[in-house]
Amino acid sequence: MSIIVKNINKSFNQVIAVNDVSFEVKKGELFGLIGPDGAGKTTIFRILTTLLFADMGFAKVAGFDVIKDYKKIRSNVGYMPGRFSLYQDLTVEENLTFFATIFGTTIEENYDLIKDIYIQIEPFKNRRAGKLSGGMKQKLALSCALIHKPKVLFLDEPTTGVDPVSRKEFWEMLKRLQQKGITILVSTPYMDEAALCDRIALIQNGKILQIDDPKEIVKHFPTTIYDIKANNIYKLLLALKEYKHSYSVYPFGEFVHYTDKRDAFDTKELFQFLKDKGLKNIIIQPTETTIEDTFMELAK
Ligand SMILES: Nc1ncnc2c1ncn2[C@@H]1O[C@H](COP(=O)(O)OP(=O)(O)OP(=O)(O)O)[C@@H](O)[C@H]1O
Repeated sequence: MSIIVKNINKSFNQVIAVNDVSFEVKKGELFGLIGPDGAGKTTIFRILTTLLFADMGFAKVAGFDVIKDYKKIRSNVGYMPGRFSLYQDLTVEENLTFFATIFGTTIEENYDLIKDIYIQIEPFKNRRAGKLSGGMKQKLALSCALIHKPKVLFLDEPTTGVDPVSRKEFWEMLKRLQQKGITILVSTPYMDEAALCDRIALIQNGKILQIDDPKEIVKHFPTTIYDIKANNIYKLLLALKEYKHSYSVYPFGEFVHYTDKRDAFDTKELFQFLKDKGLKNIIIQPTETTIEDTFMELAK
């Protein structure tokens, strides 16, 4: 195992940030911590990268104990915090040289590992980091986190505030790093990114709700979800919540996602109910379960 987390707890005054969290990440695995803001993701990262002590529990990274062997962990892991750790007044090249130097290495020595990523920002190597776009900052921060060839890479919300094209490229880069044997723990609030991980832990209010392969997580959803649409989405939401058989109702893109309390559910009856409420252009159709649906169900 590359990462072992056992019954970790951490509170800040009255706030329980991490509540009895346990999980394991295999060597070379791409593991995602998926949850909304404030779920406790950053606190877990800070404990695993030895920047914060847990109140209780035990954790090991790359075979080292986060308390006893903290120095070894620091040289064996790469950490890309949510707010990029770049020096805004240093250029792209100076930032990378700085990170290489503090780890006692050089850009040349480990260039192979970062080449794919760094090549895209190399044309701007004399530009100050503060003047880079979000996507470029992200690539530089990742290069800096990789420059000492870490065994385990921690990426805290690496795609927040990054455009969709850069987000896609970023995940492709992670897959390539994984093929090089690096274990990756990544957090994201974007449910669509969860599907790109080997396994995920859904987390809310400091507690893990479920851990599994993303495909398995959606398979366990207990019932069929319906996409519902009508001419007035607000009225539709109110009407569905009022419907006596409704189990869950929440907006989902251009649709409302609806599940019914009954096993056998007659859509015609619901259609009539919505029509009687004055709604028009009503569409009711079964849809595929997403990780977001599963999260909503588990978080209920
Ligand atoms: N140093 C701190 N002092 C007080 N409370 C804190 C501290 N760090 C985190 N918290 C609280 O702990 C909870 C978990 O925060 P954490 O940053 O770990 O969540 P997160 O899932 O990373 O979300 P975000 O993306 O918003 O950072 C939140 O309620 C947060 O306000």
